[in-house]
Amino acid sequence: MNKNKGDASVSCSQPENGLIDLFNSEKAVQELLQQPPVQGIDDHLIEFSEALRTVAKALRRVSEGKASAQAEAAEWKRKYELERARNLQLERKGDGICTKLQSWWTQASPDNAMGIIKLIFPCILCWEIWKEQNRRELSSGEHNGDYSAENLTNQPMMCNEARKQSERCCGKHGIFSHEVLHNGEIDSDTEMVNNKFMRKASFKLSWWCKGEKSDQHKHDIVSFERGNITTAERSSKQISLKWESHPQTVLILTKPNSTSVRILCADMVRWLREQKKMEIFVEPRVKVELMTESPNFDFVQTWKDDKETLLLHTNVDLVVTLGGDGTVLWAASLFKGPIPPVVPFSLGSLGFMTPFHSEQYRECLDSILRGPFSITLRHRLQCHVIRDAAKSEYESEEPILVLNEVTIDRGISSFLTNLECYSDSSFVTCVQGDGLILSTTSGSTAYSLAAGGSMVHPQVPGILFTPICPHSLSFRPLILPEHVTLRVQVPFNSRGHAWASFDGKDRKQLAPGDALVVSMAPCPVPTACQVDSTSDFLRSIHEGLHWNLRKTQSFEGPRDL
Ligand SMILES: NC(=O)c1ccc[n+]([C@@H]2O[C@H](COP(=O)([O-])OP(=O)(O)OC[C@H]3O[C@@H](n4cnc5c(N)ncnc54)[C@H](O)[C@@H]3O)[C@@H](O)[C@H]2O)c1
Ligand SMILES: Nc1ncnc2c1ncn2[C@@H]1O[C@H](COP(=O)(O)OP(=O)(O)OP(=O)(O)O)[C@@H](O)[C@H]1O
Repeated sequence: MNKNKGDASVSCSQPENGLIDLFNSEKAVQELLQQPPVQGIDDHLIEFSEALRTVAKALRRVSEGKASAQAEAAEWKRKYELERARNLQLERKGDGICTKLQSWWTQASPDNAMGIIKLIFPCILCWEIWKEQNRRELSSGEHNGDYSAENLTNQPMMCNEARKQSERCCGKHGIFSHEVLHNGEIDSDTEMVNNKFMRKASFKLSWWCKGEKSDQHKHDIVSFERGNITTAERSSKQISLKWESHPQTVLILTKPNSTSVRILCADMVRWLREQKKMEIFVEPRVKVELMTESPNFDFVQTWKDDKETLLLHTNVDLVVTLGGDGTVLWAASLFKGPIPPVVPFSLGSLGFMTPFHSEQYRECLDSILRGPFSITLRHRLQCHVIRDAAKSEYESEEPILVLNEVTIDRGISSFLTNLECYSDSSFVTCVQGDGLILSTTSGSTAYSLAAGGSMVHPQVPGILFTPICPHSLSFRPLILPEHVTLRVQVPFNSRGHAWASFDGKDRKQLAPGDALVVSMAPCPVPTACQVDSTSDFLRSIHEGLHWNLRKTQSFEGPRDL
């Protein structure tokens, strides 16, 4: 505690400046009082010096009283800034902060420091908001032709968009509303940035239940009016998306190395341009393919480097995927924050997340562009790899978002994996076997299913905890609530390394002492439904897996009387 106070007085900025000012004012008053008295002092001067003495005393008391609270605030702020800097660097908006704050918050109690900070938190929050508002006001005066990401945040459309995204990601706190846009660091002369933010179509979401449509745009989960607790039937409600203005920009993502996909893509691009007058974005590889086919495709837009994809969500109204489930995973991986509605066309072998048939793409897109249409909000998991967790709690690598699952396994090692698992601060279990799958409900029909996990409707909020070949007879898979933060740690006494892979890609080695921290990401992937999310899910398990397919028993034979 004392150590914190010491650190804070040296290192922190704003609250400490206030404190320094306070000490300086007191010093000035003391110096004034110590000056030799001037001859012929009159009563006014005596009165004045008395008043100054009282002020000095008051200042001292205030500064002493505030010092301890401010040291606590400074320590909190130091952690906050660390997390914030990390998130800025990761070009991600407030998700990590929300999660970290949430976990610190839940650990607070009146007898620990976080309990005290909980009291000071609203003040700091107000201060941050005030600081941010001031910064915006200062920079919003004139536009000097500088289209840096920072200046773009001052444009009204952009601010609205940022605010909306912030509300979606961080709830009503909204303190990180500008950050995704700042983080983009897009070249100021990028043409894509110039014409961005003015075109994005707005839409409304509504929830309906048991086939009855309603215009319910707000979604309260728990109500406790007059002491009666009731819950909305959250999981049984279908979400519907209704455009409020015309969607104008579509991003088409395609599976590579497929002739049928290439032909379909060219045809769809032509139709969307000629019949629907849409702006079209494709990946750089696809733009080259289209231009090779015909120079008439020069209207198709693309991007130069990966950094620009960070701002795609601010411009694109709709994402179309042409491929299998892997292409939907690919589409989700391009968006580190909010993602526009995805319309997945099936051109693969299975297709759990691809309900639309490519042969009828015109009718499908026509109805989607008109709206309203049903969507499935597919939750994602955000995964932080923390190196030697015991040493550097706040320094982790860039978070990775997965739509299906993160797998921690033994990789090429022939030793049993040994993984300690915690849910928030509770010990869950120690996995000894080939590994562990932490899956979303969308991923429940993929690797987790193959490892013995249950199939779960994608709209059910939860995290599947599925072991891979556990070396114990009683290790059954679990489904945990969506609000937990899971921590999988490779113990220091582990015989080998573990390997984490994300939606089947990007393998990362976890050494003894390293940890993987997994929680629900704030920005889900909204995928358009062919019918509705339940019909589509049941169709996919019937057609994709032939789930519970069995010849019906005949009527003939023995029966109950
Ligand atoms: N033993 C297994 O079943 C196993 C092993 C490794 C990876 N996978 C899965 O493959 C996924 C990566 O897919 P990919 O297409 O990039 O690789 P891929 O090309 O190797 O295809 C893997 C298969 O998994 C299917 N699949 C993907 N997501 C699915 C989902 N949500 N529900 C049902 N099936 C799904 C795909 O349709 C494909 O047939 C991983 O996320 C993992 O879930 C499964
Ligand atoms: N636009 C893309 N750029 C790079 N890789 C992609 C892209 N789209 C898909 N992929 C990758 O290509 C692989 C195969 O994609 P996908 O699953 O869509 O096709 P498929 O294997 O033919 O379909 P299915 O899995 O249904 O059999 C996946 O690993 C996916 O990550």
